[in-house]
Amino acid sequence: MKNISILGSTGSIGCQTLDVIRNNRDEFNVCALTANSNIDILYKQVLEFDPDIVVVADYEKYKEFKSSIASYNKHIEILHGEDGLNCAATYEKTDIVMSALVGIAGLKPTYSAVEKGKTVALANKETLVTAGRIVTNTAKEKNAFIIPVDSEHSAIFQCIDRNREFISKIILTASGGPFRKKTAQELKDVTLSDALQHPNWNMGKKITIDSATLMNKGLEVIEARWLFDMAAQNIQVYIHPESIIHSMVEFIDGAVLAQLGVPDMKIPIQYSLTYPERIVASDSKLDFSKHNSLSFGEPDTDRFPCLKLAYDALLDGDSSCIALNGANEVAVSLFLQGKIGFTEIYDMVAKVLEGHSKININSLDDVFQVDNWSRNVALELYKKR
Ligand SMILES: NC(=O)C1=CN([C@@H]2O[C@H](COP(=O)(O)OP(=O)(O)OC[C@H]3O[C@@H](n4cnc5c(N)ncnc54)[C@H](OP(=O)(O)O)[C@@H]3O)[C@@H](O)[C@H]2O)C=CC1
Ligand SMILES: CC(=O)[C@@H](O)[C@H](O)COP(=O)(O)O
Ligand SMILES: [Mn+2]
Repeated sequence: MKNISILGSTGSIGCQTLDVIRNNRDEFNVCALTANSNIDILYKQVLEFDPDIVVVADYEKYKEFKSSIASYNKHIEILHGEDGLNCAATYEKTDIVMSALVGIAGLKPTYSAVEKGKTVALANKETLVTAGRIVTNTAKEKNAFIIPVDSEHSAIFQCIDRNREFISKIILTASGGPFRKKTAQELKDVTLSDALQHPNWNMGKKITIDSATLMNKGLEVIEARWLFDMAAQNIQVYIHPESIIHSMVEFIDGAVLAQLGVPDMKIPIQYSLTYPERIVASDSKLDFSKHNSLSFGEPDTDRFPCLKLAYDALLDGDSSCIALNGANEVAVSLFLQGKIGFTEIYDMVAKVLEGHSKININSLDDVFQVDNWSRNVALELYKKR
């Protein structure tokens, strides 16, 4: 029986992790759940999975939750804020921490889990985008094991299990998002509801918008750099609209391994929890009779310049990756609130990066210094527009 803490249990990855656990109750026990403000979903999860620790990050929602659960007759530790998240991430009993918060909010608790030497199933890509060097070095030092959950990185992880030293190239596949066929002019007029219609995956709002701008693929290039210790020039992106091949690895002898499957995050989530073993999953089987062609194309960075911004930031250094991420989080949030247009997401991130002066990144304090700077500049740009 493995004990699982889920950071972000009320989100898309969090809920699907609980689906996997629900289907395999004799394999997994839930020992900690965390949410930000979605306490109705959290309440139902607590009744069903009976964890030892529950965290509501938002203080007002925490107070509400605490009083609503008062009549529950089992002992649960109910915590809030950053300290609460760190507690769930480092809980003694936990075997695997599922890191499924969205954005840089995931960094501190994920880092705490790594520092404690935990096995971390990592969905929160922003952790590696903003602090990849620090987190992977600490993981080595503390013997923590990071298992990728992001579908592309899980695919690569599955392909390279025993062949790491022979890799020549990583090929990340990208669906191209809902606007793959739109012209640059048409992209100026797309709406929020259009952008939220991902062709293949049902995900949280932030990553869905990132997929539409192709920033998601840019963040994934940076994530791959740290997970697999690969230089940017050896990480390639191909548009693969079917999202059946989740990514590929080319080896020095020219052999290419790919991992395929239906686009269902429960597959990489389950693998991250059962690794190195596999267990049966009854749904989500690929029916080849329904897929008579798989296609590939080069990404168009003129229409989708966020991908190039991310490659440039990676080449530029750690500080630029943090600035890219902070500005993107602000821009996506403004777009989700209907305050800026779709193509303004790129404009804002590009302008923040133009004004960025690099600093050396040696600690999480340095990471948050650049993150704060980037967010403030992005918000100033919004106010002045
Ligand atoms: N969804 C997917 O299929 C995939 C997601 N990922 C990555 O996984 C991560 C999670 O994505 P996804 O599940 O889609 O995101 P969601 O927005 O669906 O869920 C985010 C979770 O984080 C919680 N949360 C948000 N902000 C805070 C905060 N400030 N403090 C504490 N908790 C917070 C939310 O709580 P509440 O609900 O209470 O607000 C929720 O539980 C992202 O990094 C994403 O890029 C990677 C591959 C696929
Ligand atoms: C499911 C997953 O891992 C997402 O990151 C997904 O890959 C997004 O699709 P895009 O390929 O459109 O970015
Ligand atoms: Mn992905």
